[in-house]
Amino acid sequence: MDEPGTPPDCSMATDICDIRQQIDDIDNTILELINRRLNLAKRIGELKKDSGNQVVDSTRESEILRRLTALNKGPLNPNVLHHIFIDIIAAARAIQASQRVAYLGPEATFTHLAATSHFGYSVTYVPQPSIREIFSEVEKGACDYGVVPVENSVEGSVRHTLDLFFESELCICAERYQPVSYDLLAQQVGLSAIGTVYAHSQALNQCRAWLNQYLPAASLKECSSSAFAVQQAMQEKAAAAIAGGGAAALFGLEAAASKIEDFSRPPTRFLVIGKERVRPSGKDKTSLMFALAHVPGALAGALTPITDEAINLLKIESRPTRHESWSHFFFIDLEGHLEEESIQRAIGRIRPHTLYLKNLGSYPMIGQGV
Ligand SMILES: O=C(O)C(=O)C[C@]1(C(=O)O)C=C[C@@H](O)C=C1
Repeated sequence: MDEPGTPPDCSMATDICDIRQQIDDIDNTILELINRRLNLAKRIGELKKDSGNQVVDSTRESEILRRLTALNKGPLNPNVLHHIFIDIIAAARAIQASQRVAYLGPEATFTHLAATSHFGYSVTYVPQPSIREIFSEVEKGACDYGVVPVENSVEGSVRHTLDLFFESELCICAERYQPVSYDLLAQQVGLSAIGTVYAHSQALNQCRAWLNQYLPAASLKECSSSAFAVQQAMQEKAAAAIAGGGAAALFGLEAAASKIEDFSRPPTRFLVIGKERVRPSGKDKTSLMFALAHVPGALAGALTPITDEAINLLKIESRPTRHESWSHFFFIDLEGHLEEESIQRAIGRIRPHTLYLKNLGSYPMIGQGV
């Protein structure tokens, strides 16, 4: 690495040398600006501490990301923009206070990737063996936030998440859509050097055609988890591991190939759960759960106020309850924030049609791409 102030190696064409000098100047400015930004965030952190406010402000974060995404004219890819700024914001949060995030482990799961793409790399991640334990870690204050799968998870057990909201006082603070795609991780990028591929059976099954085509001679080793597969690839030079797209950065490995799955699948939705309610961001979602009596028209009655208030019903899902006298829970997502009057009026009118109703939280609505 060049010493600070050392000009770049100028043994090559003067054009390249010239451009590298400009890149160095820009990098110096970026570094200075990041540190200026961090010092400002530090001051906000002190003010928040004095006033007893929480460090993470998801609403402010989504405002920043939305504003920059709209401002970006390229060639910076919107996903890359998101990652860069999530990491800058994460560094700011880390300066303000240390944060602990529980997620469904082990490492290298899609939940882990969803957690890192939401919180960046400057928090302490605490893997948990079950979704119930994620809820309890956050409830007892051992972790500040939890990240749980809620829809289409490739790692199963998603149904538990919705059931656990019934027992828990935690709320939804944010949502995150994580692409379900696989990368081949290795210590170096050349495919020709790879003799063994370690992977969880699910990952192996989803990448068979690619492996047959590009690594027909490699020996395929099934592992109990992607985390174990990654560990093997970290230890063996001629080995690779299959893990969720973007995992390379977590383990200091290279992505020797990306998007190696045979069929693309819709992104999986994850929720960030915590204790504090989130203020409006201007484009929000509100999630409710309720149980209905077994009488004709109960569901229609509960949904009519939503239509009357011209609220966009984004999703409705039902699950059998374990409560004897109730048959189903309904989970609905509405466009809008609980602080909006139309949402409050609708909830006020839905409640009398239900046996039980709980507001799971309002949080910034995000696109499925980033
Ligand atoms: O604006 C704030 O409240 C900050 O603390 C700064 C900042 C940021 O880096 O932009 C950091 C953490 C919060 O979650 C939101 C934003």
